[in-house]
Amino acid sequence: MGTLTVDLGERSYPIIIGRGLLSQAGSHLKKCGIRTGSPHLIITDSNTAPLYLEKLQSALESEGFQIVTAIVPAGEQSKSLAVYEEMMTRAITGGLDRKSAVIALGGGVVGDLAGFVSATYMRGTYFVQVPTTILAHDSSVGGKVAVNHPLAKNMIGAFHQPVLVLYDVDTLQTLPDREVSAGLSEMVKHGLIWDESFAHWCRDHAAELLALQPEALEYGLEKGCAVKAEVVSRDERENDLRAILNLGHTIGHAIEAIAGYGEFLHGEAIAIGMVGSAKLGVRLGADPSLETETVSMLKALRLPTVLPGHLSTDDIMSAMSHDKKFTEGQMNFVVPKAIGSVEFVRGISSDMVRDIVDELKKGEA
Ligand SMILES: NC(=O)c1ccc[n+]([C@@H]2O[C@H](COP(=O)([O-])OP(=O)(O)OC[C@H]3O[C@@H](n4cnc5c(N)ncnc54)[C@H](O)[C@@H]3O)[C@@H](O)[C@H]2O)c1
Ligand SMILES: O=C(O)C(=O)C[C@@H](O)[C@H](O)[C@H](O)COP(=O)(O)O
Ligand SMILES: [Zn+2]
Repeated sequence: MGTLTVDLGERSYPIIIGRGLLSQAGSHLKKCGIRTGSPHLIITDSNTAPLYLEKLQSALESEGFQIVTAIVPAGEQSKSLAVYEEMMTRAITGGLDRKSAVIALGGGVVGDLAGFVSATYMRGTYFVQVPTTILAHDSSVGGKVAVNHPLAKNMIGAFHQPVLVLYDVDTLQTLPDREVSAGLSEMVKHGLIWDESFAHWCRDHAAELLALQPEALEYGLEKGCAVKAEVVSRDERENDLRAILNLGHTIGHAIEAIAGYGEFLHGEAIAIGMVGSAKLGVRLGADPSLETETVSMLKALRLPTVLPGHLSTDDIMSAMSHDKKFTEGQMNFVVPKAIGSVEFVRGISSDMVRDIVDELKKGEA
């Protein structure tokens, strides 16, 4: 078991990573200041609930916590204002008060949705992340919470940090193969932006990671969480440095939105987006091996690297215009310089971006 800290002064919090943690949840919540006098709401989804809800709920109830629950349909479509409103209704009917916690049990969808409920219910409650996907090593840390708008990803949201991330890696053993790969996309992203040797480690240990081998998984998740915690600790609200966590997301979010949320998993869309970023890096002067290496890493993790031809370049360009990093009429991108190192580049020409989107449909250069 390992514990990392997101260092944010009085709002600092632990990321506890290990095996068998669901059954110890009660004592961990108590250590983070959550009390038994108010009801707490677990939000989870229709795939995660049958697997882990009873275990978490009974662990908490056995420590004296009063728990109410809500189960949303699994999938990206639940990150919507309609489901958010249902969760608000559940919080009200469940009697949550200002000392209550909203507890997210699941992947990034549940985490982002529950976090936004927690940020806004009575103007803010305690928030606890209990991630159960590989991808959620990224989403459970850092306090970006949101729901989608049909036109653009994560458009309605807030920064609201959890008081605890309790990551029971035993839960990952039930993930379907496609979700495993999608989660590894954000893991290798943490290497690509920050740590060349970690990016190579992800590629070299792809077989163990894909097979959910516990030691490899725990090592990769700790490394990924450590990068995320470090970046968030230095720049909580994305004034500058934090933007690097968005590598591949400008194109990736556009793909998710235009394809209809859920057709591409987030990690899959981001993988294609990271190939686009590598192409951009090469055009701006990086060694061409940057692109081939990026593609080989993603392929090793069984991720897509080519944009399906039926997605229109015009639609992608138009969806990209809503990217949160685009300001004052400029297209700004996180651009890799080499494996493990990126920079934020302002004012990239839309002709170059359009060219790259077209090239992404053809595969490797
Ligand atoms: N807030 C952030 O910083 C941040 C970072 C990265 C991604 N995200 C968001 O996270 C979302 C993607 O998260 P995700 O990939 O975890 O998707 P997800 O939450 O939809 O989970 C993936 C699938 O796995 C199922 N599942 C969850 N845990 C399981 C388990 N242990 N066993 C079997 N099945 C399980 C879910 O029901 C779902 O069908 C996107 O909306 C993305 O925008 C947010
Ligand atoms: O935490 C961050 O900052 C990230 O950019 C992490 C991303 O992996 C994540 O998908 C995030 O939700 C994207 O945020 P957005 O601000 O681009 O909506
Ligand atoms: Zn992401």
